[in-house]
Amino acid sequence: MKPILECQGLTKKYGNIYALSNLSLTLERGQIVGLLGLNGSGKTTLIKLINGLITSTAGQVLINGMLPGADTKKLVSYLPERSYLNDHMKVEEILSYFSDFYENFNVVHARAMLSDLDIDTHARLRTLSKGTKEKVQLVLVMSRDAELFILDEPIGGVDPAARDYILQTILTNYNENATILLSTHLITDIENMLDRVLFIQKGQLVLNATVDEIRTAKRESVDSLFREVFKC
Ligand SMILES: Nc1ncnc2c1ncn2[C@@H]1O[C@H](COP(=O)(O)OP(=O)(O)OP(=O)(O)O)[C@@H](O)[C@H]1O
Repeated sequence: MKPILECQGLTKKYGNIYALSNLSLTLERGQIVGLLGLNGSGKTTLIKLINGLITSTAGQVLINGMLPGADTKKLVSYLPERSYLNDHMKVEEILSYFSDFYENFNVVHARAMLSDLDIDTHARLRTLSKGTKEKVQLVLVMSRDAELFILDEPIGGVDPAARDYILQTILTNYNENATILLSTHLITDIENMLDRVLFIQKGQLVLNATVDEIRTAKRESVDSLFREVFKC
């Protein structure tokens, strides 16, 4: 079986700025991977390249051995940095839309999670708070039976009380053979659920290690290692 994600010599330039520079990476199936780095380090650029939303200056991305395109869209469930949902739609309407659009969307799972989170599915998106909208989006994305989940800052606007529920929900609902790649600044909140972390600095991968390796070899948490590596 091919790795779910391979980045080979990936480079992206915006004008004279290297947002990513010769980044190579292979991710196997069945792990939760944290993509960590300071503001402007290239996390969203990498995520957009994986989703085929921008094209690379050099190098390539392969998802299950395929270039990003119509076939890989079925395998990847993506939570973007900013909402793409129509604010005028009711949550109910969005559920139907997802059911029609994605063969692998599990509406029963989605409804159960929305109910646990006390979200009224008859509400229009624009009437919901920012954090509640984020929860809706995350529920939709995690309810697809995908092979690669890419979550760009999934819990940034969510209150701390709901974060644990959401992270737990992700853990209990996702298929064990799938891989989750998530970018976040909330390292302490998520580090217990991560199998692996990637540190990205100025467009380059400076660390690719399992959380166990960090804890045993360096005898520290991911959060304290991050603060050490990225000290201003
Ligand atoms: N559309 C664009 N045009 C020009 N420069 C861009 C564009 N998008 C990103 N950049 C630049 O590329 C670099 C990487 O940005 P990117 O958004 O990937 O970082 P990030 O790690 O996701 O940051 P954050 O944590 O703040 O979201 C930054 O220097 C940024 O200014």
